[in-house]
Amino acid sequence: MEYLKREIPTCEVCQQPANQTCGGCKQVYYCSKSHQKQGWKEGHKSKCYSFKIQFSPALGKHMIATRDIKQGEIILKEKPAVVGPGMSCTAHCLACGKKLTPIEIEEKFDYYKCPQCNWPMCGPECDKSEVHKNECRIMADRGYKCSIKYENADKNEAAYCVITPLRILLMKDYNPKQFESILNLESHLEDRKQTQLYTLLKTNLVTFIKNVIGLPFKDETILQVASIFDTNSFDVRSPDGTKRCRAIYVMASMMNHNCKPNTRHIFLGEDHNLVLLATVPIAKGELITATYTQSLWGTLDRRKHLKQNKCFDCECERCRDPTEFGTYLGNIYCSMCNGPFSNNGLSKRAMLISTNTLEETAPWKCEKCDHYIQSRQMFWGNNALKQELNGLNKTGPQELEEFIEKYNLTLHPTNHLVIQAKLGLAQIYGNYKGYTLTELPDNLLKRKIDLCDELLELAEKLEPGWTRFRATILLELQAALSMQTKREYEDQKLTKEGAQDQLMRSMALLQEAVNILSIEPHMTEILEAKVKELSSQMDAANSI
Ligand SMILES: C[S@@+](CC[C@H](N)C(=O)[O-])C[C@H]1O[C@@H](n2cnc3c(N)ncnc32)[C@H](O)[C@@H]1O
Repeated sequence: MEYLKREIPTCEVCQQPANQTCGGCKQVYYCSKSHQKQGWKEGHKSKCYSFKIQFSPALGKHMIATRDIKQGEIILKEKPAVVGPGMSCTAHCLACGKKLTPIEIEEKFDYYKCPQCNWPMCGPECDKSEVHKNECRIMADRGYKCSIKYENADKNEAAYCVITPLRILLMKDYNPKQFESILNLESHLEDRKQTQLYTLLKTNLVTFIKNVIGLPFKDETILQVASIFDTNSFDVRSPDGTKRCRAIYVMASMMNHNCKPNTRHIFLGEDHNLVLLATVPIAKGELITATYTQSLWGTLDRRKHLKQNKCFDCECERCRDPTEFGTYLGNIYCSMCNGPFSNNGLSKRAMLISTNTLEETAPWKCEKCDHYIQSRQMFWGNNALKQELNGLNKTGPQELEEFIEKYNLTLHPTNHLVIQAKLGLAQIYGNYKGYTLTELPDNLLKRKIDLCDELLELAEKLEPGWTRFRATILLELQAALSMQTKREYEDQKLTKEGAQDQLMRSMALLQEAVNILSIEPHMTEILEAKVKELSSQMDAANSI
């Protein structure tokens, strides 16, 4: 009888019946501990993942957890398949990704150039590096020399668009397996072909590869490689911000997007190895997701960015909720209910919300009254205020505080533009010249603490768990709270026990930041110094 035919698991090593699963992936069975050890050595090590790749027509390929994954657990470590500059960037070294500093020559500025191909580089060590070797030789052999005329150090140069696609195409000969695995990734070439950028690429990139360098690839393959790079590459930055490049990680690129993701990733070492971590507990069967956009952007901006850059319409839970989990991040106050002439001071202020968040052109309507506006008005208003915010002087807090005050009848306290301003303020107070923690008056110290609390509360709703954002704000909050405790105790506003309690809270925040950031080697020293400083403050409070 069919239903009695249950499959009996068999050992990966000896194919005998087995009842022990691999503790890592829970996907394969072993009959004994010794066979588990043998199987690990014989190759399971490289296949033991806590996820599998599935396909669905709506999501394409995507990652699914094959067992419960703990918060903070490492899900994947992966080497990049290809690293290179983005399709357009300022002068960056082709080998290490460092942003180059111009050298002045007779009142003009220029960069050190590779003697063979004339691309700007850091110096002789980089122009001889392994990553630059193949492309350099082929360009030099064909007599090609880079001829970018640099006018200013911050101008993005479209000429860089040829480098990473060339690196991928050259792999066909020296690493065909890797080439194939990249070519199997999603490209969205048909969608991209319609865009202005790809019309330009057809002229620049295809001509460069076929006519200038003389590589025998079809137009379609060249554009497909560029399109795969656009769809799948990660933005890689060094911790100190001096190096920047883009890289494809074949396995990590299977991760789909969600506007409330459950992972974060970091890049370690000079080789830019990716480490993927769970920010929240992930249950078996759940999608493992990353964000391809900015969590602190409203739905209009996020969906537009995803459509333009990744060619899909996001329909996640957050995008479908016109209040974005009750945060109203992308919303504004209704001008009728809350305008200067309204009589609405006492009740909760009404918001304009989209009548259909998945339809870009849907009108926006007040939650309470009949007032509505067209979506293009929302776009225009949003963009105008965004530009105003971008143009503010951020070396001090004044213009950011004024922006929040000026628009308080339109932009509510958790509107995304107000949140951007608040994030800037939380960093200025306590860190910038004239506003360091010791210099801050009590009212501004309190302002910093309130801002950090607000940002943490918002982050917990939009991108919960152990994110870098959370860790950064926790460190800011902890430093401000410690300073506040010190002052209040010295001014005898706090008892010894009160001070000890507050310092304990500070230590708990610091401990959480340490848990989140302990994977990042460059943070070790900073965190150790902070723990030491707070511990001695606690010792001092205990010994009084
Ligand atoms: C880096 S790839 C991810 C793997 C991809 N799903 C595949 O099949 O190869 C990015 C592409 O995946 C698809 N994708 C990612 N997240 C999605 C989502 N939330 N909804 C629909 N499609 C998504 C989009 O086509 C996007 O351009």
